[in-house]
Amino acid sequence: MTQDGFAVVPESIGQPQHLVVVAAAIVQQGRLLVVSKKAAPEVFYLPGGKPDPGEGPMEALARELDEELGVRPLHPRFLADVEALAALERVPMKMTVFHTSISQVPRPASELADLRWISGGEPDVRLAPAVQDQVLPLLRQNGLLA
Ligand SMILES: Nc1nc2c([nH]c(=O)n2[C@H]2C[C@H](O)[C@@H](COP(=O)(O)OP(=O)(O)OP(=O)(O)O)O2)c(=O)[nH]1
Repeated sequence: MTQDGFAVVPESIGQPQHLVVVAAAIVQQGRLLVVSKKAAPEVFYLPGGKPDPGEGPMEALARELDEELGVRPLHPRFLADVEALAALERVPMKMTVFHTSISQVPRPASELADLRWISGGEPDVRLAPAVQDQVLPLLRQNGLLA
C-alpha cells in the first residue's frame, strides 16, 4: 500500500510475459558475427542470452560473451531495444543490443553448434526474426554494415 492508500501492483500483473535478452552486434571487416546453439543448430542469432537474476545488461553481456566465445566486450555501445518472437522459446522477447568490439578471436564454447561471419545475404544461414528484420536493417542504417 502506498502513502496515498493505493495498492502497489507488480508490473508483471496483467502484462504479457516477455523474455529479456541482451546481445552483442560484433562487426569485423564488414561482417556480423552470428552463432547457433546445439539446442537449435539451424537458427543463427547474436551472441548473448538472458541476464541472471539481479544482473545488469552490461554484466550479462560480458558474462555471455565469455561463456559462449571466450572474449570480453570492448567499448560496447547501446544500439537498440528490439522486440520480436524469441527464436527458441517462441514467446515475446525484448532484446537489448550493444554494438561492440571484442578483445580476442572468438572461440566457440561447447554449447554452440556453429559460428559465422555474415554479410546478411547468405542463403544457407537462417537468422532469428529479430536479427533478420530489425538488427540487420539497424546496422545498415547506422553505417555499421554494408
Ligand atoms: N542471444 C540471442 N538470443 C536471441 C536472439 N534472437 C532471438 O530470438 N533470441 C532468442 C533465442 C532464445 O529464444 C532466447 C535466448 O536464449 P539463449 O538460449 O540464447 O539464452 P541463454 O544463453 O541465457 O540460455 P539458457 O540460460 O536458457 O540456456 O532469445 C539473438 O539475436 N541473440
